[in-house]
Amino acid sequence: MEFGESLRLVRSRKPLVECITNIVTVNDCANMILAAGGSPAMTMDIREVREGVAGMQALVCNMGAIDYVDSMIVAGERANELGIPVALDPVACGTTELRRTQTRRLLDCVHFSVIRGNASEIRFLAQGGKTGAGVDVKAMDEINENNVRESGEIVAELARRLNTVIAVSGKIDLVSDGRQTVALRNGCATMARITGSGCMLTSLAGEFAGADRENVFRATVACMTMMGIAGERAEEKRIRFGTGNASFRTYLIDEVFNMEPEDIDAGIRCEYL
Ligand SMILES: Nc1ncnc2c1ncn2[C@@H]1O[C@H](COP(=O)(O)OP(=O)(O)O)[C@@H](O)[C@H]1O
Ligand SMILES: Cc1ncsc1CCOP(=O)(O)O
Ligand SMILES: [Mg+2]
Repeated sequence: MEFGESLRLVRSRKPLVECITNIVTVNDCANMILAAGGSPAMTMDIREVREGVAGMQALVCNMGAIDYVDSMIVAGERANELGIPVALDPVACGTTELRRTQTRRLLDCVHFSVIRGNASEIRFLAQGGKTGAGVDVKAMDEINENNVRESGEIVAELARRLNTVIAVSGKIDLVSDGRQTVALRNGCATMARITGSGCMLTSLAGEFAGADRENVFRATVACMTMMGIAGERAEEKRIRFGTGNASFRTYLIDEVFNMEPEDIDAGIRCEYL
């Protein structure tokens, strides 16, 4: 499969992406959507999201904005009626009772085309229980070379149950639509040392699904790979210039801005499980 095609579609279709997202990383998410080629609207007020989402090509719901779940439900239900893809970032969904309850409520009301989270967040969706440490992955949940196949099966089962594409990020990323599952090995460790790399990635997942809605699996693999390659290139620059995580964050967005569709298929490290 040629994954660069999804980026080509983003660049030509320039999807409008509505994001209901957290105040920590909102500006980075908006700039990342612009870097890829689409156009963001970070609007959250429950009085306008039903009307607003109708003119968009994708909706992104980020549970970092836990106080806006009602807006996500109103916007998500309308997006579902109109066939507009909806992406979910289940930020810290297993960590507190409020988050566990609100996540279940959101999943009951809205169908998501793609759900992208770290391994602790996805483990909560798959198995319940209390998971995660704040917004970061818990070491015991991380996907590694020893558990990658077993994790792939859990993720595929979750994708079938929720009828969606599931993307787990980390050192090894997994993407599954329930029929096909891949492990992706791009990226670098510095990506976990800035806040927002996950939120930006889910924003891209919404954007790519909006541009390539007939093939959300391809769209998701494409944006996960693009993010990973951008991370590798940003890390080269960071080391060359002797800078730190603040510059890395800027380089990461720059590298997506400069990414060509061919770069994705040339740089992808993908294994079908
Ligand atoms: N150790 C790592 N090696 C390579 N890529 C990583 C690593 N940790 C995180 N990433 C990448 O960083 C991005 C954000 O993932 P992650 O840190 O899991 O999300 P979150 O910020 O939601 O916890 C993804 O593109 C992921 O592949
Ligand atoms: C730090 C923080 N606190 C609440 S939301 C948020 C952002 C989390 O972003 P990411 O999961 O992309 O690092
Ligand atoms: Mg996150």
